[in-house]
Amino acid sequence: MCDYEPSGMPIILALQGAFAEHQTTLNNLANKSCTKVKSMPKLLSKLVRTPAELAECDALIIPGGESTTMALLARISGLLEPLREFVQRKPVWGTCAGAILLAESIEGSKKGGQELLGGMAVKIGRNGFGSQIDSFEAPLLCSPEAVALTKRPEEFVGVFIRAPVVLGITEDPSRPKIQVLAKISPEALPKSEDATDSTTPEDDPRLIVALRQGHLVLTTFHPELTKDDRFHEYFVLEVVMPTFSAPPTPS
Ligand SMILES: NC(=O)CC[C@H](N)C(=O)O
Repeated sequence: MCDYEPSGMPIILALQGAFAEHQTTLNNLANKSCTKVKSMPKLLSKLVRTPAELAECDALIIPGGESTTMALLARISGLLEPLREFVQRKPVWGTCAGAILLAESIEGSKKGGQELLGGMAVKIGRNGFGSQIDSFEAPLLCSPEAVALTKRPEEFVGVFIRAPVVLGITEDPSRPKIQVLAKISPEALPKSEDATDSTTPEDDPRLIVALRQGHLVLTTFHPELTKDDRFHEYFVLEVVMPTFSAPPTPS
């Protein structure tokens, strides 16, 4: 029996970037033998480009691409304010450029600044690992608390393309706690030229590549460009579904 009655569906912001790859991964996930996911095929494969389409959905994936362009297109399509409102209430997962948009503050924005959606108490640096030619793949260390991410024996290889980097996290007891979902190893970090000490402290925020704050998730890499769908499964099963099964809050 389906324990999930969606009024709409998680959909993928399709203004720019790698939205088609997210859609393919979600559709493949729906066809897998996971009963919980299978029981909600309505969940999958819708793209959103207008405020009316956004109003119909219960969760959203913001893909990687180019965050300045995406914000500009969102403004032009009348989606910027509806999106800002959406992220306050509903599950949203931002990948790469999408992660930049979910940050509350950023470094390295283009001249003239950059509009953000905000929502997550993090500071992000754009192109934190360098330019396009510095794109790389690296194995991730997934947090044991994120069961859906760790139950597979093979390591998850993250694809980083002009990836943003987490520069800081603001802990605020009045807001949902930030949960680190995955890190990279210190060797993957770019070395600064004036660094005298080459060791990276374990709590360096730049090692964090996936995190969750309540109903919001960000990954600085591109899980939709690998065959491994565990981050999609994590988002659907552990972030989106619980928001529907939760008892309504008394008014
Ligand atoms: N692959 C990506 O999504 C890159 C993001 C890009 N560096 C930006 O600022 O938007």
